[in-house]
Amino acid sequence: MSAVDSQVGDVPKPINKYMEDASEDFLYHFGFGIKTLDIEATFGDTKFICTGGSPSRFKLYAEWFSKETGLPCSENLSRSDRFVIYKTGSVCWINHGMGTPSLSIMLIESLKLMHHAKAKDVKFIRLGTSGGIGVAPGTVVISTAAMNGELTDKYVQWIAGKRVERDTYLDEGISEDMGKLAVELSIPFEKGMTLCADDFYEGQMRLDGYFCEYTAEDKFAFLKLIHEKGVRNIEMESTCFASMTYRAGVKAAIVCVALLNRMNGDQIKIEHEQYVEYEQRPFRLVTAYIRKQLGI
Ligand SMILES: O=P(O)(O)O[C@@H]1C[C@H](O)[C@@H](CO)O1
Ligand SMILES: O=c1cc[nH]c(=O)[nH]1
Repeated sequence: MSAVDSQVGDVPKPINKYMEDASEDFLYHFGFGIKTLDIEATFGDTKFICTGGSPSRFKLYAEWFSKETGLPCSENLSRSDRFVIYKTGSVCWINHGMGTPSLSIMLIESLKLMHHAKAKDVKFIRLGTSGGIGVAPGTVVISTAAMNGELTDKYVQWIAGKRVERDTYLDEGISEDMGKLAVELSIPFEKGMTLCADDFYEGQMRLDGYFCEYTAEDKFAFLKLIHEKGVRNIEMESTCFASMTYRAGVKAAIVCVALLNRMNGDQIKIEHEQYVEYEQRPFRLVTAYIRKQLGI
């Protein structure tokens, strides 16, 4: 898998020269490596990596996908307690934890996994939850772009004591296809930018955290500002996801259900049944997309 294979555009080739010659590569947070698992036999046919934070949600998604398609669902293929990995045919379901530090580990190891597996044209999709900005609870937001806490479309890393900005990009073709499918499936959706916050409370200007040094007026002014810039939801992973996948030359999309409209409050209080129904919406959309793409 490389930038050239997946034809995203003019993406720098990411291969790490030190990785190429390594006789062993242990994917520490997955708990296996090239010497302990036949990675090509297990993952070589992968076409989609679906990801999101929670391990139990991703087990459930894998089981639902298996039930819907009739494809067998693997056992948890991860040998570490950090992440779970389920496989249903050519679709992997891997959780990424909360926030960009955790996601970046999962993405790096998934990209290395796909590299060792010699998988071709793999698409990465993040299916998640978020706080809606001016959208009704239950709306699925199909991200058109990701924005960081400084309100620019970059993913910021600190390397060797220096601030490094990375470009972000999400595939327009996937989001267009998903939009059409959402209409067909009558799933309420909006397209818009996604703000990637570094935490759930102050970073998202909640008034219900332990700390709060701003006013309710400051909060609403901020939400209004980002809404005017085109932001329709806030979560905690999009810039890293949109940047690392772009750098690696793989196509990617982010589809998150809004659990609440942040214009109306901060607390998330949803009945269990309603929560499950909301969780199903990005799953139904992504499943329909994958089935169409794979012809299954
Ligand atoms: O895994 P999801 O998409 O539900 O993650 C969102 C963003 C944060 O990681 C988490 C905060 O509750 O929800
Ligand atoms: O408000 C929300 C809901 C889910 N995830 C977030 O990061 N924020």
